[in-house]
Amino acid sequence: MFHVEQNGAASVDWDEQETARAVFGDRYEIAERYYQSLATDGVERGLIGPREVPRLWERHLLNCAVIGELIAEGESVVDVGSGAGLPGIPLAIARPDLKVTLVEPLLRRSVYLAEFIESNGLDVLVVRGRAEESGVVKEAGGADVVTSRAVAPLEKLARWSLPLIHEHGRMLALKGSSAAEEIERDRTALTKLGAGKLEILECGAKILRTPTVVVKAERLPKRRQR
Ligand SMILES: C[S@@+](CC[C@H](N)C(=O)[O-])C[C@H]1O[C@@H](n2cnc3c(N)ncnc32)[C@H](O)[C@@H]1O
Repeated sequence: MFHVEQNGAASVDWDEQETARAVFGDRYEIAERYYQSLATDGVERGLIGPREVPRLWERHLLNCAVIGELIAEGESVVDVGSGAGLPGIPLAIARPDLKVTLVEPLLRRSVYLAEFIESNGLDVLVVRGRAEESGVVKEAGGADVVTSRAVAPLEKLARWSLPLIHEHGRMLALKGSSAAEEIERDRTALTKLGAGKLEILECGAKILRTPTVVVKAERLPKRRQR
């Protein structure tokens, strides 16, 4: 069992594998294969730094998968700037009900994504291109949710992300400790881009030692944009 301290955060005798089994459930074996793939192929192909290997589960797979808390059953999700598949692949493994599309411009990365998806029978689409390209918006757009991690500052991210979701869709940007500062800096620009209320949310607070910090913004309908 992982233990939960009074403030709600998971305690020091936290068990990584037990948490992974709880998060990925009967899809744990696929998550384990993704972990193995990142730790070997991902490092050899230069998609993930070797120093990340000891913290792949906690800082990458689990940190990403828990954002499923903010996504409803059956929703469509576009992950912008997936790189080696984060957060899109852990999300698709933990939540097979979601329709996940990964957008990634670099050939080496998109080939890795397509290979992993194919060899593990995941129902995930890879679109090679930059999020702001019209062809990408056409192919991946109209989604319920757009996710991203470590892709760009908030204003640029909103410029790329909001056109990929429908009105009332949500942008979920994994941001870490810079979240509040980025919101203060970019609030006016985001409002002009059509973002509604900006919120900072924590995911996995009861099961992770460090919860995942997410900036959430709804895309307002055109008539309500200021
Ligand atoms: C620092 S990596 C982060 C990768 C992954 N999201 C993660 O958290 O490990 C940033 C990724 O964003 C991609 N990227 C950069 N500009 C982009 C754009 N305009 N549209 C889509 N992806 C972009 C890069 O190719 C790269 O794979």
